[in-house]
Amino acid sequence: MPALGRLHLITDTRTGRDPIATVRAALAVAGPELVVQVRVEDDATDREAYDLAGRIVELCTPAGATCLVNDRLHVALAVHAAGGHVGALDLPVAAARRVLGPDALLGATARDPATALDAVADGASYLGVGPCYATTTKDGLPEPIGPAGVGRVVEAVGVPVIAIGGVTAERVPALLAAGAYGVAVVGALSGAADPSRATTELLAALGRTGAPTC
Ligand SMILES: Cc1ncc(COP(=O)(O)OP(=O)(O)O)c(N)n1
Ligand SMILES: Cc1nc(C(=O)O)sc1CCOP(=O)(O)O
Ligand SMILES: [Mg+2]
Repeated sequence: MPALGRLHLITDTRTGRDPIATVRAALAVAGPELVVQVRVEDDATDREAYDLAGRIVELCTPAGATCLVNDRLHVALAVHAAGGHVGALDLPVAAARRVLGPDALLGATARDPATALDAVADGASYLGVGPCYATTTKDGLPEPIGPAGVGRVVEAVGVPVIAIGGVTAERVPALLAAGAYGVAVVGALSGAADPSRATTELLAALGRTGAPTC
């Protein structure tokens, strides 16, 4: 199974955002610590998801970064991504594991210890845990669980916990102190004036230096 990076960049395909430009900027300063999760809007076609994921695999591979695909595991397989991520409305974790095979990276969303334990038993390689803080990026989420909520999941499981939801470089230390292995961000990079610089700041907060730039 591939090693898991600590900075997860989730693509932002909302109108006005440029996910490829953001990924390029992040890859310029981050190497194997970067995981790019290809996440498209629910009303995007499979062809759109496939085209975006294929382009991102092509960008990630030479940089040593990892590409995962959110929700659409057939797209992950079709583009030879390293794996996928599923949540409560997607394929169950055990089914996702069967689809992806034993060697793939499989992330699962868990907001509490019981869900986390089930996900790990069913084959999750890592957990996405949140929302840690309020976010405007996604609607319909429950109340933020904060670093304390992350800590409750960390104590229950032995797989890496990736904190998500309202994460900024300033908030990373509290999440690491709670036991998070890494963080996942959308707006902190897609909305940044300088996404390369924002990537450097997130990596520094994670205690990582990223890839050499020369
Ligand atoms: C790292 C990470 N954590 C959580 C999620 C959320 O997944 P899910 O609950 O399935 O919601 P959608 O992203 O599919 O809307 C994630 N994608 N990544
Ligand atoms: C896609 C997603 N899932 C979440 C969850 O808690 O399950 S929070 C989220 C969006 C995170 O965006 P930002 O970094 O801009 O807050
Ligand atoms: Mg999902």
